[in-house]
Amino acid sequence: MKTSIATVSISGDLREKLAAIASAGFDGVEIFENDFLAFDGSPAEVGRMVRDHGLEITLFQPFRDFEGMPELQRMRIFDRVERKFDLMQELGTDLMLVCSNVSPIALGGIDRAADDFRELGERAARRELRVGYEALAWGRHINDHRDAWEIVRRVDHPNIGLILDSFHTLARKIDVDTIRSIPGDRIFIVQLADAPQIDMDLLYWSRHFRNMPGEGDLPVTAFMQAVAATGYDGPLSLEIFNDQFRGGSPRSIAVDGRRSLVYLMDRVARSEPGIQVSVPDMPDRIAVEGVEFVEFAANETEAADLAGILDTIGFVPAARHRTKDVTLYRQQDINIVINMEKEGFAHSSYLLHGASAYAIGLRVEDAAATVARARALGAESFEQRRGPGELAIPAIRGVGGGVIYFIDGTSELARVWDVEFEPTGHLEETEGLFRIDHVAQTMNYEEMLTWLLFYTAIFRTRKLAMVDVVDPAGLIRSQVIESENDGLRLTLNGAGNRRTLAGHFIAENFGSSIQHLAFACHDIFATAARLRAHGFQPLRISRNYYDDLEARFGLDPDFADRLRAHNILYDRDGKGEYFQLYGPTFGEGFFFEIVERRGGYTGYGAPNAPFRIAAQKRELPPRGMPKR
Ligand SMILES: O=C(O)c1ccc(O)c(O)c1
Ligand SMILES: [Mg+2]
Repeated sequence: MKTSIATVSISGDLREKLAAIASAGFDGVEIFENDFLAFDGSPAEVGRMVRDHGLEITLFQPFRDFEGMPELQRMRIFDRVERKFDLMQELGTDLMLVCSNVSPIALGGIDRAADDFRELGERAARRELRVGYEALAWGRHINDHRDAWEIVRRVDHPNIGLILDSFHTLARKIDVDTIRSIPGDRIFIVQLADAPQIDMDLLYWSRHFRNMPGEGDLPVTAFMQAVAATGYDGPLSLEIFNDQFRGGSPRSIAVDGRRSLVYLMDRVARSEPGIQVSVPDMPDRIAVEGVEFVEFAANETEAADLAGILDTIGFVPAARHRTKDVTLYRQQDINIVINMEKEGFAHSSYLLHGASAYAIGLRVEDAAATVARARALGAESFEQRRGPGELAIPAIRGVGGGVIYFIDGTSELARVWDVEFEPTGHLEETEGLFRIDHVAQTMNYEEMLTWLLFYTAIFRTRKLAMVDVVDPAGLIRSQVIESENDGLRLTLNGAGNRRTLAGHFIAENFGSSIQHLAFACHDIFATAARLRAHGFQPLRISRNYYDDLEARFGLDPDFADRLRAHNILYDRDGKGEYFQLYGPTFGEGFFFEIVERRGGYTGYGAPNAPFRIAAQKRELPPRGMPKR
C-alpha cells in the first residue's frame, strides 16, 4: 500500500505541509499547483525538498479546461501544456491530472475529447510523462467516471489513463460497481475523500466539506473495494478540501489522514474474500465490553471535594492502592479511582490540567491485541515505571493527552483490583447506580473528527448523526460513538468558543478531557429519593421546562410533578423513555449525571441539553479572573 496526500489537504506553507506529511509516514505527495505557485522557490528546489523528506511526487495537479475547446483556444492550450510539462520535469514527477472541462465554451463530444487526449498522449510520450483524466462531478460535459473512462478507452494511448476520485463518484451516487470493469492498469492514480452527507451544490460541497475516509458519511469503503477488485495497486492519495483543515494543525491532520488510509484498507482487506490489498497486519477492530474504571488526578482538597460528591451518590471508598496514594470508590460495577500521587504520569497530568478525569480503563477481550491495533493505526502506546507488585496494564494515549488502559479477562489484569488494592473494609452499599452509561468528552470543535476517527478505527463502534446543542453562549456539536453491545458509549462534545460551558471547561483545563460521567440506575425516582436523603444536591431545572414537557408529551400531571420535584429531565423516543438527573459541578465544570433508560430508548437526551446547560450556568460560581 503506497500512501499519498495532496498538499491542499494540509494547512501551512509548502515547507510545513511537507514536513507534516513526511512525519506522518506518507510515501508520496500530490503537488497542488497553487501550493507551488505560492512558494518562493524553483521547481527543482521543491522537488529536492520533497525527496529530502523521503517522499515522492505522485501527481502534479490540476490542469483545467483542456478537452473539447474550440480551435482558437485549443492551440493555446497545448502551449500551456508544454509549459506545465517543463515544470513537471523540473519537479521530478511523471504524472499530471487533467480534470474535466467546466468552461462554458467547451464543445463536448466524446470523440473530440478523445482526439485532444490522443494529441496530449503523444506530447507526454515524447517526454516520458503520463496524464490522467478525472471527471469532476460538476464538469460541463463529463461529470461521471464512466464517461471519462470511455474517453480514455477510445484514446487508447499508453500515456493517457483514468483518475478516480471517490468524492466525484460518490457525491453523484454513481454505482461503484461500474468501476469493477475498468482494467486496473488503466487507472493512473486513485484519490480518496469522504464528506458529511449534506444536500448542497456539488462544487461547494467538494471544495469546503471533504474530510478523511471514515470521518464522513460516504461509502468510501465500497468505492475502494471496487477499485481493489480491478487489481489497481498504485498510490492511494487523499485529496481533502476542507475549510477547517486549512486552519488546523498540519501534524494532526496529516496523522489523521494516514490513519484514515490504514483503517480504510484494513476494512477493504476484510470485506471480500480474494481481494488483494497490501495493508499492515493487525487485529480486527476491537469490541469494547465495558468501562472498567475512570481515574481522576487531584490534590488533597479536590480529592476530598470529589469524594464528597461521590459519597452523596452512594459510592464508598472500597479500597486503597497498596503502595500509592490512590483510592478506589465503588458502587456495583462502577469503579472510580482518585489518584493523589506526587509523581508519575497522573501528577504530570494534574500539573498541566488541574483536577481531571485523565484516564479511562476499558474492558476488552485481549488487551495486548488492542494496543497492537491502536499502534498499527498510529496511536501512541503509554507506559510508565511500575512500582513493586504493580501490573503492566496495556495502555495508549487518548484525548487531550490522557490515557486509555485496557483490561482483559484472560490474564492477571482481570484481578487488578485484588492485586494492587487493599480493601478498606467499608461495606459496599448502593443507591442503585450499576454501570457507567456513557462517558462524555469535551474538545474543541476542530478536534472532533480526529477523535471520531481514532475511536471508530480502533474499536468496533458506530457513530450516530451529529446533533447541535445550544449553550446560551454558543453552539456545541455533539457526536455519539457506541460499540455494538453498548459496552462503550461515548459522547464527543465540540465547543466552538470558550464562553460555553464546554469551552470554559477546555480553556480552564488546558485541553480536552472527560467532562461528565453518566451512571445508569434501574429506578430513577427511588434513586433520586435515596440520594436526597444522602445529601445529594441536584441541579435545579426551571419550572418552564416542566410546563413545556407536560404539554409536549401529554404527560400525566402527577408524573410531571414527580419529575419536577426531583429535578429529573425526561425524554421519549419511538422505543422508550429516558430520565436524567444531574449533580453539582466540580472544578471547572465536571459533573455526574444519573440516567435511567426504559424500554429501548437509544438516545442521550439531546433535546434536554440546552436546559441542563442553562441551569448549570446559573449555578456556576461567578467568573472572576482565571485562576491560573
Ligand atoms: O475542485 C476542483 O477544482 C478540483 C480540482 C482537482 C481535483 O482533483 C478535484 O477533485 C477537484
Ligand atoms: Mg480529485
